[in-house]
Amino acid sequence: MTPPLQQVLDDALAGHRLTEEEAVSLLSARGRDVWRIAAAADELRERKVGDIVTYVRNQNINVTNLCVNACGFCGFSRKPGDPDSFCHDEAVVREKARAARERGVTEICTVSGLHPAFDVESYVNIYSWMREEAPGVHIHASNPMEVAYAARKSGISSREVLELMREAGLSTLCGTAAEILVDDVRRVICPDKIDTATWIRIIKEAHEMGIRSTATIMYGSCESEADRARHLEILREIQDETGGFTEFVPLSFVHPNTPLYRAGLARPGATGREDLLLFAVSRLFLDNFDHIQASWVKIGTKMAGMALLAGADDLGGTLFEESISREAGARDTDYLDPAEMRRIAEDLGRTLRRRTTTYTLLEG
Ligand SMILES: C[S@@+](CC[C@H](N)C(=O)[O-])C[C@H]1O[C@@H](n2cnc3c(N)ncnc32)[C@H](O)[C@@H]1O
Ligand SMILES: Nc1c(NC[C@H](O)[C@H](O)[C@H](O)CO)[nH]c(=O)[nH]c1=O
Ligand SMILES: N[C@@H](Cc1ccc(O)cc1)C(=O)O
Ligand code: SF4
Repeated sequence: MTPPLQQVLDDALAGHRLTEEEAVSLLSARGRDVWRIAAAADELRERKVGDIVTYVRNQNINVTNLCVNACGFCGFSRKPGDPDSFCHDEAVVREKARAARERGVTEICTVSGLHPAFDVESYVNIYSWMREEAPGVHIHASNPMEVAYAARKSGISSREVLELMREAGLSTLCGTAAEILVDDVRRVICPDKIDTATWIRIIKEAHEMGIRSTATIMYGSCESEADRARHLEILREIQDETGGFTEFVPLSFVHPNTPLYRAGLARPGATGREDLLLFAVSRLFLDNFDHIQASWVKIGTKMAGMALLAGADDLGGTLFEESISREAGARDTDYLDPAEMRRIAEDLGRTLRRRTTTYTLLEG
């Protein structure tokens, strides 16, 4: 039996860990309780990170949309022969990395489809080209799915893949491909993807090698509140063990152009209530994470501002180029001007500061 709401919130604010059962209860809240939960999360955010809202000046580069998988929530991937399939060659990757450096980014974020011809050498080449053209720019790339794919294609271990990627220039790993870390849900939304245990194994391997990562959840398709709570529990346990997560990045399901939604197997994305509660309960539950990102690409700038009032403290990156959310049906996904980010932060009474990928604050 879950204690009354105010008791749960008071306990969380007093430093007691929320149980998974309590997280389910909070994620299911309706009416004014939603604001009570958001207010408690906002108070905890203020205690933990103060009134600074951060962002990173980064360049997103999707090298290819060709993919051997067919995740139901993905509008981005293409198959060989599709008229709009692409795979940038060395010259284009180098040119994009040069442009990123000239823009003064501190990070290049690169994730792509699982190209049929890619092996570990492909990823090594991509990161080497980027490092050569943008020396000193942090490369935030790949994820457990891509690492597992490269390992299988090259017949080596995931640990060896991570080592080769790091030698080539990878600095931190994306915590994507987590989706929902419940295999019954994965069998519906991403049946070709690595299972929960494999995602956990590879993210821990990275952390144990000193390669930090983000953590994500892709919510709002067909999972339950209990699945969301289970996902948060898994991330909290990994963080207890490794301390390797730099931030938590909730990714709200962008539904319009996705196979799952078109087949009637997914809801039309999370509601605003669900978005707000996901951020707030994440802040209350993930007591060993400092940063929670409101990804403007997924939820839009207005909802991102509201998420900053419900536990979030970061607005993600400038990106300059984005395809994954756009192909799924989101609009205006390429770039968010820091001036607009500043307007959002100051409208809330907060201060905008630029950060590095690993959350060192920067001047200017
Ligand atoms: C597009 S994939 C690229 C990397 C790699 N192919 C993979 O799937 O792990 C990166 C992440 O984008 C997110 N994503 C893809 N489609 C999305 C959608 N329609 N809505 C929200 N997030 C999405 C998923 O969390 C996925 O792990
Ligand atoms: N590349 C995309 C991201 N990246 C997440 C952040 O922008 C940043 O890379 C991370 O916080 C590390 O500093 N987020 C999206 O929603 N969409 C992208 O394409
Ligand atoms: N590439 C992911 C977003 C992302 C990238 C890197 C991260 O560390 C976290 C999230 C998407 O488009 O949805
Ligand atoms: S989410 Fe990633 S693995 Fe899945 S289909 Fe899209 S690009 Fe491929």
